[in-house]
Amino acid sequence: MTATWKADELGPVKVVFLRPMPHMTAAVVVDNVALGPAIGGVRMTPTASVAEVARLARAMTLKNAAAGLPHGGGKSGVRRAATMDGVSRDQEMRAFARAIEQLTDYIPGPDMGTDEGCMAVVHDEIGRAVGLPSVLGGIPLDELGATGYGLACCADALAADKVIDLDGARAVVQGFGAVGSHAARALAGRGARIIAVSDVQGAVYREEGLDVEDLLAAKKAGRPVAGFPGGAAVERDEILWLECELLVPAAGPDVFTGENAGRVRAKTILQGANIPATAAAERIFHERHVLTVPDIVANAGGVICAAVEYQGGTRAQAFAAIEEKIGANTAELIDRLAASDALPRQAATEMAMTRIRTATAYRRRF
Ligand SMILES: NC(=O)c1ccc[n+]([C@@H]2O[C@H](COP(=O)([O-])OP(=O)(O)OC[C@H]3O[C@@H](n4cnc5c(N)ncnc54)[C@H](O)[C@@H]3O)[C@@H](O)[C@H]2O)c1
Repeated sequence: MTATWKADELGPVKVVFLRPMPHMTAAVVVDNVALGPAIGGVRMTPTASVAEVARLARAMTLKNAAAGLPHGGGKSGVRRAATMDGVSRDQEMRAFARAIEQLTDYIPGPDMGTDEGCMAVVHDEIGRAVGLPSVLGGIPLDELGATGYGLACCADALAADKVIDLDGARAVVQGFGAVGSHAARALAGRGARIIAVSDVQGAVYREEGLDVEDLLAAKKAGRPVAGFPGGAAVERDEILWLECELLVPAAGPDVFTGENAGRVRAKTILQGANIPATAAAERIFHERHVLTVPDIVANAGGVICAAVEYQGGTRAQAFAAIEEKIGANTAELIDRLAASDALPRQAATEMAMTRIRTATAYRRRF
């Protein structure tokens, strides 16, 4: 792997290159550990570069700090040539686990190319990993909808601050997967009207509000949302420009850009996906008084769940922590925005940086 990354005030504190097996190379970036051991996923792709791993590790530093967790950020990237004859994925993960055994300030989790089964063998080898199967104390965050629930807690905090009124609020959800479907259910449970949802194939719209439980049943049966009989099928991306109180992008990155952000007619955007809007789009939203709650605050439900799992906590404790932390962080963000003209992402990043700097002052330095 070629190495190009920049170090700054935060880190990285460690960049480690490993060759766990002859056909596998790995890079582990422990970005910052001021708040506690770094949590971050193991990405197994043919193209993972150190620069990408370092950027993702930094994103985890900020996300964990913004979430209010006692954890820093890290990430690893594993590249492997086609699996060697006679070597199983299980053996590869065990070899990777052994290679990171001494990196005790790094707690691996699942990411692209790895899953709970991979984390189970890592945990078996070195006693450290999150995102485990439930039989080993794991909390199945996608099945339970931890991130979608967190988005609804974010909306609750905005409602408590009188920024929005959830009763009858029109909500549009882009992406009806683990995050979007659970966000829709939780928002509907709080009185919002889910007027449109999309998946990769299309979208469905109903001004009076869609029946989310029926939509979930259709999804479970493998049917695309556009075929849902309880609403009208519309062009997939048209729902992004609907007038609504809440817009939840929960599909992929860079949906909103400098070119299209002016078309958004939502009052508030809760970022379910990671970086669903470019910096230019976020600036346009700010200028147009569209409140955007950035990913590092709004979609932290999953990582909060993982941190509770690491502590040996239960599902109920994980959901209580999501409610408490996302509620408090959203309220703090609103206060910070009221006190300055900063963009929401700047304010959220500053919130994370303040926590990291405060923790750093307590750490031993040589
Ligand atoms: N799962 C989590 O806890 C979590 C936490 C934080 C961030 N995220 C991010 O949120 C996003 C969604 O994650 P997920 O776990 O729900 O994934 P998922 O694969 O379960 O669901 C993605 C959904 O988006 C739809 N989709 C894809 N492209 C689309 C498009 N162009 N327009 C409309 N719909 C589209 C898919 O059909 C699917 O319904 C991802 O970017 C992920 O990185 C997930």
